[in-house]
Amino acid sequence: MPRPNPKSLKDKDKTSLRKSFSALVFIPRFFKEIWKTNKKLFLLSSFCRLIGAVLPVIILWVGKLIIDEIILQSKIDTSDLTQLWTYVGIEFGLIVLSDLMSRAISLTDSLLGDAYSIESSVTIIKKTNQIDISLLEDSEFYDKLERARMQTSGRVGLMSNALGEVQSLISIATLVAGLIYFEPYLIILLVLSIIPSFINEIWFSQQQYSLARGWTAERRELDYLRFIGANNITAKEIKLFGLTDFIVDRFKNLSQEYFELNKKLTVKRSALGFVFNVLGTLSYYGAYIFIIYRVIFGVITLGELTFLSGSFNRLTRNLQEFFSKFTRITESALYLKDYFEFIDISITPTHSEDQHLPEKMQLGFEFKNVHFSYPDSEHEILKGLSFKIAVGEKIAFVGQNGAGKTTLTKLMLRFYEPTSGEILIDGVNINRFKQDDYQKFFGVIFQDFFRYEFTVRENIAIGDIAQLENQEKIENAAQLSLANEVISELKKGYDQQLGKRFYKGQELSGGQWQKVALARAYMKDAEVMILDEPTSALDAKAESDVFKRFIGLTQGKTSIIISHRFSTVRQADRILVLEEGKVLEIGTHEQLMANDALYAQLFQLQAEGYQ
Ligand SMILES: Nc1ncnc2c1ncn2[C@@H]1O[C@H](COP(=O)(O)OP(=O)(O)OP(=O)(O)O)[C@@H](O)[C@H]1O
Repeated sequence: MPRPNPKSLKDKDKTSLRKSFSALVFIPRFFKEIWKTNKKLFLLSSFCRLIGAVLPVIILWVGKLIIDEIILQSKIDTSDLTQLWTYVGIEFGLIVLSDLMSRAISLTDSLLGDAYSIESSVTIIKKTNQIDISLLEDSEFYDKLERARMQTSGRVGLMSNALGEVQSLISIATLVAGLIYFEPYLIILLVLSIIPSFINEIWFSQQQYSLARGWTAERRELDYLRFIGANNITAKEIKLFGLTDFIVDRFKNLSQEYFELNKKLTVKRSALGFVFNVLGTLSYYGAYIFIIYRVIFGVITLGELTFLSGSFNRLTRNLQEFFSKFTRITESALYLKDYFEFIDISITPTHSEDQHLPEKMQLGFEFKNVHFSYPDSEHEILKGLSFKIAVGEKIAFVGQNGAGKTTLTKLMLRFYEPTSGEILIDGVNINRFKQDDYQKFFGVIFQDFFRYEFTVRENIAIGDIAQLENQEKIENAAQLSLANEVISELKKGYDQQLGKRFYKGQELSGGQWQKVALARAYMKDAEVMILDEPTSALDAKAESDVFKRFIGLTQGKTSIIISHRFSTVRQADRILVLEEGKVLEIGTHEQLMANDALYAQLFQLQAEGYQ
């Protein structure tokens, strides 16, 4: 896989400063989303920040009053300390309040952050479901999804930083007002000292984002290696083939490259950051000396000295914090851009979906000169297929591995669109039916069905999740697919957790899983059933039982069966033989046997194998 080297950072993935700033336009939308997540918490957090923002200058001012009062009282004989102790009491109260506010801010931030993180994860899951399968298989798109998903926690940090930034700004404004009132020149010194450190931060954050972005695909590969190197699904093969070193080396080599590049940047960022911070400290001492002279010459009081030096010190810190937070915000805003770009992906249908699916099909399916290549592939998988499937017909697709059988069903399900040609239901192009209803028309079990590590009940109800509480329906489906035999042997029956990932989960054999998955197809009363190698892992007797039931139970239903077992295939009403993306022959078992072409040969071959 080609991957960026240090130099390539200067090329395609380089993110300009302008780009960093332009990503900030997403911040208001981001806050709108947070506001929608939990209005009360948001208001509470903002209120605490507002109080927290004005407290520093008030505390400094009270500090000044205390010192001036001490000096005053030390100069007069009959000292009355009531005023002094009142100030001290006020200062104490303010400090307690300040502590309370900062704790309230951390609390509301963490609660709000968690709530928003849940909301945005749900948004990503829902959006992923709305997106075409063909797009999900596109690696560039996958990178975008990865960046959107990866930054969930980053977005929480962004929220705190951005809210904190508003707080800092108010704080800075109040402190600056104090400085301007007493010594306006100090402001110039302050601003000058902070600029180099700001530019440094912005420049490096943009470099680091470029690096991370340029490495999205590699990070996905690293995640993948981490996954295959350490999980129970791959453990058998990894041990058996002794793959640990191979995977570890590959992981190390790849991560080492990233580590080195990142290290270089981070070291430079810290070193320069240190130099520029020294400038900040120098300016503080410059200001301090200036103020000391002003006290010595009697221009300002000792209390004012404490106030000014305290304000200046705090301002330097606040400004440094403000700028470093700002760079972190621009950095995270770039990821925010990825997130919004992802959730904004247009899902408007490319065709006018103006037709409702028929309650009952009248004419069935028709394939008219269907050609198909997978996106970004030159290779044509289906080469001008034309055939019909009558209503209530059971048709089997047969052909060698890679002939295009599964692809054909994916086109019927509208996961992909034919490159040319048409697929019709009752004479209407399937693209014109409403997408939301369309897939409900089908009951489908794929050969690579997913083994959900949920309970048996949930695994079956997945076929029609609205029926999760309908035990009768679930048990009925299990009976039809022969899964009931498997379930009766499980300790917790339908409540048994499957798989080994979770506590007290029970692993099933391949055939047992297949029976459970097959029950999903019986969960809904679909108009069309598609079974893609649903019995490949079953023993011969179970397979024959399953099919007899299937044929008996789906009388009058249109079904498509893909199987390599001819004992199953021959039970279909008609058989379509695919070869290299073309219909080689189509007809009943008897017709195809009489035809004496590929079907007859393959049938014979398998029959001999069974002798
Ligand atoms: N998502 C995909 N992207 C690109 N090519 C694909 C994709 N899925 C399948 N193919 C290719 O399409 C061809 C047909 O695959 P398909 O799964 O339809 O074959 P099949 O007849 O069902 O095979 P099998 O009997 O092995 O299940 C294969 O050459 C395969 O490499």
